[in-house]
Amino acid sequence: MGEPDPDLLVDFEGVTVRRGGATLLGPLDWRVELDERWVVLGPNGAGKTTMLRVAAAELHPSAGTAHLLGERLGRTDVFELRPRIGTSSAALGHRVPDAELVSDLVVSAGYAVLGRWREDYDEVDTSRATEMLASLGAGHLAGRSFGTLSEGERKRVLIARALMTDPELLLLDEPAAGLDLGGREDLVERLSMLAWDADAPASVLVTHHVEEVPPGYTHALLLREGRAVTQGLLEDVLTAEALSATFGTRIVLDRVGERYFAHRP
Ligand SMILES: Nc1ncnc2c1ncn2[C@@H]1O[C@H](COP(=O)(O)OP(=O)(O)OP(=O)(O)O)[C@@H](O)[C@H]1O
Repeated sequence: MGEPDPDLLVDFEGVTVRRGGATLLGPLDWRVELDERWVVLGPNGAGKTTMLRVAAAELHPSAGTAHLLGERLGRTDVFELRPRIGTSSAALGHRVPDAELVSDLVVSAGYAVLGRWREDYDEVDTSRATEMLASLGAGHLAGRSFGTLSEGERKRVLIARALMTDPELLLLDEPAAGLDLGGREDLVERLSMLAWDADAPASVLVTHHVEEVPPGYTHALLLREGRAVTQGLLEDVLTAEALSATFGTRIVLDRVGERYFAHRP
């Protein structure tokens, strides 16, 4: 076997996850390359979070092979792999103590712990944390405690935290869930700016809603019952037919500029 392709960040071949006799995911073939921004769409229970957990090196496939950043899951030290992958999810947010200072939460990401446990962070860490918060429009929140933030503010802070370690891959699980309309639009705009940024990592964003697809995202994977209904370039894949098949109901898809809106006929 030759050297792994450095541009191939995720390489799933026949990835399958089984629990107690049920197949939650797969078999799934999926590849993410450098500079790609993927959205993963599918109904409740389709296996999206399961798939993201494999991509985060948190879960090993029951069958098939998963390579992440050139390393094969099961044959590599996941503790070395995980800091290279930025993740943001509601589950992570729930584990943050209310009293945690936003700036500490972000700066501590480099040490892969929740909460500030080391008194002396390098100045470079602190200024990077400030920069990451500012890039998500959350610079003014640095001095607040996490428990006082709105849902939308929390999401932006957690994404800033995920970017802190300069990850090669960014995984976002339903980043806009629970946000009001203004909060959602604000987040979609921020994620879109990140998507257009050539220095930003490859990203995978899981959602139920096409309205949450940020402009600048390049690829889509539509999941149903653990299997890919279709995947590829966003423009080719995101169609009314594919969405109808994925969600099991007739869907009409409207496109306004680079935004998508779905509804029943
Ligand atoms: N440990 C487990 N044992 C058995 N079934 C599980 C387990 N974990 C998840 N499941 C089931 O696997 C399926 C896929 O779950 P997953 O969370 O990946 O879906 P999802 O697409 O992220 O759903 P949602 O949109 O509702 O978050 C669901 O039917 C879920 O009930």
